[in-house]
Amino acid sequence: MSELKAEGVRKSILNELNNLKGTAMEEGRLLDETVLKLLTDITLKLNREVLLMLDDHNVIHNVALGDVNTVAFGDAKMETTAIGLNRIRVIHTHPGGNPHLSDEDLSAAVRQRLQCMVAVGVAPDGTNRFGIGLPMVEDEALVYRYALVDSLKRLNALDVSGYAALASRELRRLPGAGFDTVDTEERALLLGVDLGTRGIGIDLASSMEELRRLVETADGRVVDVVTQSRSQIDPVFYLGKGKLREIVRLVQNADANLIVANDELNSNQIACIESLTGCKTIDRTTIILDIFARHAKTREGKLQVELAQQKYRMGHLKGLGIVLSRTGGGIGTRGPGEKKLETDRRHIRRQIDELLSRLERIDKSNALGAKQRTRNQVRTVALVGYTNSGKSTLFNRLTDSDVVMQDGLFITLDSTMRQINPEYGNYLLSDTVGFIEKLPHDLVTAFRTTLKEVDDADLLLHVVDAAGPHAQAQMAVVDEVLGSIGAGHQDILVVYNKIDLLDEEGALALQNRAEREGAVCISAREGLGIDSLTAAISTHLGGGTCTRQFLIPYTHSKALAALHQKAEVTQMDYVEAGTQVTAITDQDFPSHRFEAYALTEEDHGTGLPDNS
Ligand SMILES: Nc1nc2c(ncn2[C@@H]2O[C@H](COP(=O)(O)OP(=O)(O)OP(=O)(O)O)[C@@H](O)[C@H]2O)c(=O)[nH]1
Ligand SMILES: [Mg+2]
Repeated sequence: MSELKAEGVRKSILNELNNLKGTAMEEGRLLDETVLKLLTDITLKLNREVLLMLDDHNVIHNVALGDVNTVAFGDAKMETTAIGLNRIRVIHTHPGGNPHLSDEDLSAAVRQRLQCMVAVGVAPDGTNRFGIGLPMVEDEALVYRYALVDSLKRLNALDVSGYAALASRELRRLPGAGFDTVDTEERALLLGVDLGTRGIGIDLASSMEELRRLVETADGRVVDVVTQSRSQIDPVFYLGKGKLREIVRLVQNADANLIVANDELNSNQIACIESLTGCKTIDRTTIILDIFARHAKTREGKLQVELAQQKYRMGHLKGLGIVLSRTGGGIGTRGPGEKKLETDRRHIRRQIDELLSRLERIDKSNALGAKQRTRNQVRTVALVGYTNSGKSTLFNRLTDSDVVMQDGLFITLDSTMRQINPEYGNYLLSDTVGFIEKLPHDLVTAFRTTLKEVDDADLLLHVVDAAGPHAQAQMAVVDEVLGSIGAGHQDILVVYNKIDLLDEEGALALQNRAEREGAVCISAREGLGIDSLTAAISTHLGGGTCTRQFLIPYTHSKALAALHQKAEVTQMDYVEAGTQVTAITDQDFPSHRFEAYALTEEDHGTGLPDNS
């Protein structure tokens, strides 16, 4: 760091400024009162701009006199990066009191990819107002939007790190920007915290193993796993700061380019970990969203993922917008940029609303289908279960279809509903998204249609990977998610799958247990136990009989006779078109044989058979 020298400036003033170098602002503030007072005094005395360069921990690295264009940025001690923002913040004064950032100020900020650019207006009476430019990525370009702030307290309340982290991440995602394009392989270091209270019984080791599988499903490679026992998650660094130092070394040794935390991180934690390790940092939710985004196939599925992603972004802007919208107080403070800061959130909210209304339109057309089904009294069965438990494999076996099954997590996202193979029964089966521990809540609610089918189903088949080491804990997670979406009130049949992987002893023990619990054991892949499963499904569905109406033309007397045999006829009315029959049917009733005669509610009284 070179000493500050300036012609015609008193030595004592230069000393005061030089002494600032290497000092940090009070309690990690962007600007503290002592330094503000010093800057104000010197600006008034010299009638010149004074400029400070800080790092992202608000340690002052350099001091200069003159405007932003004549001052050289950059310092050996201040890290600059090839992509994303540099970890540099600039604060400078404007003699005369004007707090607006000039075009020169803003273009210097873009050039230097600053975390923020602050202008301190120093009025002749020594009072201050502030303008702050914060980074944002718009139309694939870095821009700075500014807000005017009328008190130091409000300036310090701004979450500069949060904005910088968001902009950095978006810069890196730009085509040709870095991580994802230049360095295609993602080498991930996983971080986890053991709080000792995982509640539903998934221990940290398994939870980390699952995170590993998530990363692999997203095509990343795991190079190392670091965990720490703590009483709580560190609000700033996630793990302890000491542990993170160790991680800096690990990142270098293992040449990792991605850090993945097992719990959800806020924007501040992401900024802190990224700035300490120099490594792109994401959390479990982001990985899950990424996998969901890749696997969603239908228009609806894609919309739902996008919705969840927008909500996630919105959550990470929380706090920022609220503070910023308060800064525009009165005439003269409403700069064009300041409006933009508020609209950033509004923009996301509008996108969310747009997505919601598009989903609603799709929902309505789906609802029509559902209504059709209830009118026809077709029973529905939904497959639920932990991800990778074998739901799609079973679905394909029971429906003779070819829904993608694959070893990986969240292979099925969009629910599929099919008629069951008639030899197995007469009902519709739907395959649904798998559940997982810490499934982001927004994603759960986002997959409304899938879950609606779960909710509407007459019976849920809870498919369990009985050969996996965590069957019990996974079952608990599924029960919990079902409870949280308000489903699970209906009949549930537990299906222990993958018994082909168990040894004889294990299979026998499971069989005994299943008998006690009224569950069934199968191998969906090998086709074992399918008959007892279908029998159990019929028994469960048979729990409820239903009353239906038929209209049988007078010329179809055989059909009327057959109906008397297969169902309990409770009433017969002779109308012009034929005999109108009310009958109670049970699970063995061959609906398909009487489909042509079935009356729907709306048909009542019209005398017309359904499907005619
Ligand atoms: N050994 C064995 N493997 C099975 C069996 N059933 C499914 N699998 C395998 O388990 C993996 C996951 O099966 P899927 O049917 O895709 O599981 P899923 O529950 O639909 O998974 P998601 O859609 O990701 O929630 C695949 O590799 C299947 O081949 C089984 O009975 N035995
Ligand atoms: Mg599946």
